[in-house]
Amino acid sequence: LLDKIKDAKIIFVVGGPGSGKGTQCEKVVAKYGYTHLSSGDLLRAEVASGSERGKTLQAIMQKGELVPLDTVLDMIKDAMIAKVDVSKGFLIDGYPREVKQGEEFEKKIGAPCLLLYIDAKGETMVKRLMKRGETSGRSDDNEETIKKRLDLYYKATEPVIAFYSSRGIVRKIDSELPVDEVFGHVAKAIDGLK
Ligand SMILES: Nc1ccn([C@@H]2O[C@H](COP(=O)(O)OP(=O)(O)OP(=O)(O)O)[C@@H](O)[C@H]2O)c(=O)n1
Ligand SMILES: Nc1nc2c(ncn2[C@@H]2O[C@H](COP(=O)(O)OP(=O)(O)O)[C@@H](O)[C@H]2O)c(=O)[nH]1
Ligand SMILES: [Mg+2]
Repeated sequence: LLDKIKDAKIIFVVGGPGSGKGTQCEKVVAKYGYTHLSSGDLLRAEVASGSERGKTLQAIMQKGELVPLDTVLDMIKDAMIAKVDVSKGFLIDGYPREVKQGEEFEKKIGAPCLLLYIDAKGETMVKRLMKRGETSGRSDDNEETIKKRLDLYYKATEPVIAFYSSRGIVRKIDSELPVDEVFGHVAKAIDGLK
């Protein structure tokens, strides 16, 4: 099974909270048929299940902190295995959050061929998340947790971009533009893959 995953394209989608990762991933799914795996969505599904593990996760996410690395990675791996027969590619959204997450992913699953770096200003991300919070029902879309998520993004996740830049697979996408223009740049980056 892991051999099969190695034949599929793996794309990391990285950017701050509210930068527009999920929005762009949906459009990639529609155009290219890739499988979208949002690490945050996988974690929220576990929380919704009401399991003991979900309760622990909920407390961590509510604080805007990172959940244990093995938990997220196992969830992503299981989800990839479940889809490997029907997938030409995987969009791994919201992962890696720290360099260590990326290193472990590569050890256990495989190497990404592209990292889409969805870039928006801090101020823009806060504005989008406050707006999303009006309807998302997400307990972490509140002012206090948003600030913590943003701080952690700059501290832990931006180094991920530097780490993969040295490998030449990072495409920086300006996400201040209207959604369809942003997608134009995303599509160009994907079309550039052989
Ligand atoms: N690889 C990951 C992904 C998510 N999380 C946890 O799950 C929360 C929500 O993740 P996600 O939905 O990806 O949140 P953001 O990227 O902050 O926001 P968005 O959903 O808007 O992309 C994070 O704050 C964090 O606690 C984590 O620990 N490790
Ligand atoms: N104006 C504008 N809003 C966007 C854009 N992309 C996403 N949004 C909005 O910003 C919020 C966060 O987007 P989402 O895709 O959930 O971001 P994520 O946190 O990175 O997954 C949502 O309410 C989107 O509707 C964009 O390119 N332009
Ligand atoms: Mg998202």
